[in-house]
Amino acid sequence: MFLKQLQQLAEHAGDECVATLCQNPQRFSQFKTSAAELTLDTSRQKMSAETFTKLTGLANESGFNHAYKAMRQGDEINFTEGRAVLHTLLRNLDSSDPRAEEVRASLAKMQTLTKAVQSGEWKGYSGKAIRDVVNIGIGGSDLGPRMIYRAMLHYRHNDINVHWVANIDPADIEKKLATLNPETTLIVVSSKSFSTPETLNNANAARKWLIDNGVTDVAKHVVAASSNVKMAIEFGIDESNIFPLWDWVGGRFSLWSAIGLPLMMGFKPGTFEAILGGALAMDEHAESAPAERNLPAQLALFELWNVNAHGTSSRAVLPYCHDLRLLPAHLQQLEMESLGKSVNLKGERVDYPTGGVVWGTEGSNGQHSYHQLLHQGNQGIAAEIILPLSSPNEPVQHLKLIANALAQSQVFCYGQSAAEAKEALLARGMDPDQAKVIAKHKEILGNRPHSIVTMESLNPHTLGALIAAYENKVFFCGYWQEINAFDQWGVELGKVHASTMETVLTSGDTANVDDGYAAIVSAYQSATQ
Ligand SMILES: O=P(O)(O)OC[C@H]1O[C@](O)(CO)[C@@H](O)[C@@H]1O
Repeated sequence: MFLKQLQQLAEHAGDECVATLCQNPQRFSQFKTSAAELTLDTSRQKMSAETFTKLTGLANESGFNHAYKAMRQGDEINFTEGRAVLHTLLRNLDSSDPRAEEVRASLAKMQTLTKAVQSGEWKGYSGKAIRDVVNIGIGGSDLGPRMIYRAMLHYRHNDINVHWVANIDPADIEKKLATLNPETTLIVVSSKSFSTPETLNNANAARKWLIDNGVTDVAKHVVAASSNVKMAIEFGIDESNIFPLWDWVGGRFSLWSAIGLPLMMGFKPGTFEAILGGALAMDEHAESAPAERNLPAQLALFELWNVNAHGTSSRAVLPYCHDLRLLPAHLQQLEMESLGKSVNLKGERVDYPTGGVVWGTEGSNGQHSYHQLLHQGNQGIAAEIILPLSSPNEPVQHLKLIANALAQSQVFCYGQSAAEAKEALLARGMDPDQAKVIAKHKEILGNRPHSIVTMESLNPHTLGALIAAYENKVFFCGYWQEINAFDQWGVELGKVHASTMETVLTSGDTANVDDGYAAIVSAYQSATQ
């Protein structure tokens, strides 16, 4: 219903020109939204003030605040898996929801272990303190926490280093473990299901590494975050060292839970809790603010505007901050695993694109690579610039970083006309006929829709708020697109086929696969014999 209204609005609005819209001095105050120490500037999106007012009005009528509140209260909105979607409870520590008691208990248990590890009270089998923590997990049990660990470089604990292993390719774990001392290493097996093949294989490899290197009491070197206590115990983990997870927390939303244990151990005291606090502030805002002032709702509205109304289904996430370099990868998982769907809540095939393609890397690196296509390619791509305004790093270089971010925005917005290019070439003394030809190649159309998210500084509070803003955006996109954003059946099918293919590769029996796969299986066997 809402999506149809949005599409109709877009048909009447036509194709707006960003550069022209930005000539209006009122525009910036109307298209600026602040929450939880973040500011979102959407003034460079292709939407007039009039359309914005109409669209946000329709959004308010759609009851999105109410639907969000129902999610936060534990409605079973992931109905295909029969689950509530309650990751927001993990940061709502004062909640009176009965499940919050378990959340508080889990957090307290994480704090106790963290204190023991950081103080050196927790000892490995040979009596030495822990100095390295290795997280073994994949997907939501890896990417979110790994991204935060990189982002909070300045909040790391002096004595503990955290390492991340995800890939089933043994090159990943072998390279990491080779640098570590098993006597002073603690492995965290992070797996909600404790059945994900990548994680189990890597956990087995880590246990073998411990034993092969003389660790006589493996339980002192392995803990787990999992809802599958039985499997974790069978693996050899002491029950008291298994940190709980619940079926109402989806993998890609789980970094706020015990999946964040390696973060807590790797950060200075209070950092993890401050990240939770920033996320809570964003949730409270998402629940109560009307669409015209709701930051996550606006992230969602402009996504739908670009994807569903203008066919711009590719979006580059560009953090101008080296420490946020894994943010695009995290958002890629969060958004694409959630919104990549083809049927609506009634199971009917939808005739509109759902999730857009999310990609990107940190600025300014990408400027010397794919930004050329952003500037002059002839396909529509939207962008989002994330910009912490201050930094603990060298100030002059930081100023140049900000200048680059703003410069890219200017090129996205205004581009360069052929006439401007020609004039510059003539000023350099180029022959007029040649200048006319070359100027065509230097014309940059601009008019690329993009938003800018700023924050005074990147700190635990703003980072928590930023991640929660995108999580809430995912909820709003799913709500307005009438899809279930909380299951991932495509990913599950991939797991089933991987297991079958493993049997085919081991046995060489290719009777049930097509000729192309059979040829690769046979080539694999020749290559590995
Ligand atoms: O934590 P687990 O159960 O090992 O799952 C890992 C990941 O696999 C998925 O189920 C699919 O990628 C994610 O949602 C999850 O984060």
